[in-house]
Amino acid sequence: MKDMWAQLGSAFASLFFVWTMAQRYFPRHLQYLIERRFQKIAKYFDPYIEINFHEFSRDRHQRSQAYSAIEHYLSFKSTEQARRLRADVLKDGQSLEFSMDEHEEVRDEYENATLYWSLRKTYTTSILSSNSAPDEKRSYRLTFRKKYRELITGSYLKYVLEKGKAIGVGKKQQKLYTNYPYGPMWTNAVFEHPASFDTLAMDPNKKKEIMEDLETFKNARDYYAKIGRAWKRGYLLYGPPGTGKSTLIAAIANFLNYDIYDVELTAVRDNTDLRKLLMQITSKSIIAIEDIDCSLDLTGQRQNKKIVKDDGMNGDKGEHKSSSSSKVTLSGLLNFIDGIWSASGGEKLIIFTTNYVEKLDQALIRRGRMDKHIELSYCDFEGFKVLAKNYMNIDSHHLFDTIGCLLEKVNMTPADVTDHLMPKTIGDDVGIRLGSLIQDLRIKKQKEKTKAIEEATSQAEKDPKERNHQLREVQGRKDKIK
Ligand SMILES: Nc1ncnc2c1ncn2[C@@H]1O[C@H](COP(=O)(O)OP(=O)(O)OP(=O)(O)O)[C@@H](O)[C@H]1O
Ligand SMILES: [Mg+2]
Repeated sequence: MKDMWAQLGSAFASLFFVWTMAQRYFPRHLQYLIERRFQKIAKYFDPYIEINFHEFSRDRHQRSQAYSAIEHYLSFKSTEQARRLRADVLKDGQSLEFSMDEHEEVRDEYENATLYWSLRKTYTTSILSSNSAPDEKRSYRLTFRKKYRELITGSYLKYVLEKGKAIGVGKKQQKLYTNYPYGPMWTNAVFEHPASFDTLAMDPNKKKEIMEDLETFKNARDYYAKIGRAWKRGYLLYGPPGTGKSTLIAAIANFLNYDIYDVELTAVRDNTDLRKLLMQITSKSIIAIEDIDCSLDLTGQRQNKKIVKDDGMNGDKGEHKSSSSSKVTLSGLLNFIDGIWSASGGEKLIIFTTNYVEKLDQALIRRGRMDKHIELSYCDFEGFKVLAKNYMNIDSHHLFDTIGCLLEKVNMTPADVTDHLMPKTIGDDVGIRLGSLIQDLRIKKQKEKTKAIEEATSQAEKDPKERNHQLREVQGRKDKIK
C-alpha cells in the first residue's frame, strides 16, 4: 500500500491530533505559532494530496452530481477490491449495484499513476431534535502523489466524471421526492409506479401528441441553448377527479426516466423557502404541483388545501383541512417559473394539475409558463377498450356494444370504470365485471335523466310565461337521453 512517506505523514497527523487535544493549556499566541510549525513540517513530509468529494453541498440541500458519478465509476472496482460492500437495487428491481462501504479503499491506475479512493463517513446530530438519529455525511476521498497533481486535476477527474455519468445513465433508479413540512428539505423514496402511456385510457391521438412533445423536449438541449431559453417546459393537466391526471404524471416520469419532485405548497413557509426547495431540484426532473387551485389562493391570500390521501400517486381524495401557514404567493411561484432559478440544472418539466381550470389565474397558465394544456376527461369507448385490455386482457366481448352506447350518454370517470373491471372476488369472471359496469352506467343514466327532468320542471315553474317553451325542452331532453 502506501509507502514509508505515508506512514511518516500519518505519524504527524497523530501528533497533530494529540496537539489539538492539548492546546487548550497553552496561551493563544503560542498555540498559533506551534500550529503553523506543525503544518509546515507535515506538509514537507507528506508527499500526498487529498481531494474530498462530499455527497451533499455545505447546506445539505443539493446532492452532488460528481459524488454520484464517482459512485458509479467505482462500482466495478469496489466489487473487485473492497471487502466490505454496500448493495443497492437497480432500476430493473433485480440486479444490484455494489459500492464500497465505510473506511474501505480501492486502487485505480491512470497513465502510470496509482491513486486511492476511500469512502468516509462523519456523523452529526440534528439541532432540531435531540432525539433524532445522527445525520450521516459521506464523502469520497481521492489520494495521490503530489507529482501527479496536474494529471489528476486535469484529465483524470474529467475522465472519471464522464465515465461515471455514462455508467449511471442506464442504472438510474427513479426517485419520488416530497418536501418536509418544516424547512426547505426534501425526503425521497424509490419511485416504482407502473403507469405507462400504454395503460393510460386516453384519446390515442392526444397520447401520441404528448409523447412526441416529450420526446422533442428531451432531445432539445442545443435548441434551447441556441434560442437562449431555460430548458424547461410547463404542462397543465386539468379535468374532473379520477380522470388520470396523477397517473399521467407517473406515465410521463416513466417515459422520460425522470425523478418526480412532488411539491406540497401548503407545507412551504414562504417564497424564500420555495426558492430554496426548487433550487435543489436537479436536471431530468418533473416538478409536480397538484391541485394548484387548492394550494394557492390565486388572489394572493392564503388558503387551506385539501390533502390528497392516496397510495403513492393515486387514490381517492379526502377533503381534510390542513392547518397550513404557508405564505407562498402566486407571484413567488411565477417568479420561479420565469426566473433564473428555474434555469439551474436544466431539463425540467413543471406540471400543474387542477380540477377547476376556470378558477386559475390567467397569469399562471398563459403560454410560455404552461406551454401545453391537456384536458383529461370522462371515459369514452376508446378509453374503455384500453382499460378492458389492461384489467381483463380482452380486446372484444359481446357486451362491448352496450357499454359503448352507454358511455356515449353517461359521464363516468376512468377511475370509476376501473373499479368495476377489478375482480372483487376470486370467481369474478369477465361477464360479471362487465355486467356490473353496465348496471352502474344504467343507474347513472337514470339518475341523469331524472335530474334533467327535475331541473327543467323547476325552471318552468319559476317562470310561467316560459312554461310551454320549457316543457318542449323537457320533452327534447327526454328524447335525447332515450
Ligand atoms: N385515464 C386513465 N387511464 C388509466 N387509469 C386511470 C385513468 N384515470 C384514472 N385511472 C385510474 O383511476 C385511479 C385514479 O386516477 P388519478 O389519481 O390519476 O386521477 P386524478 O385525475 O389525478 O384525480 P384527482 O383530480 O382526484 O387527483 C388511478 O389509480 C388509475 O388507475
Ligand atoms: Mg390526482
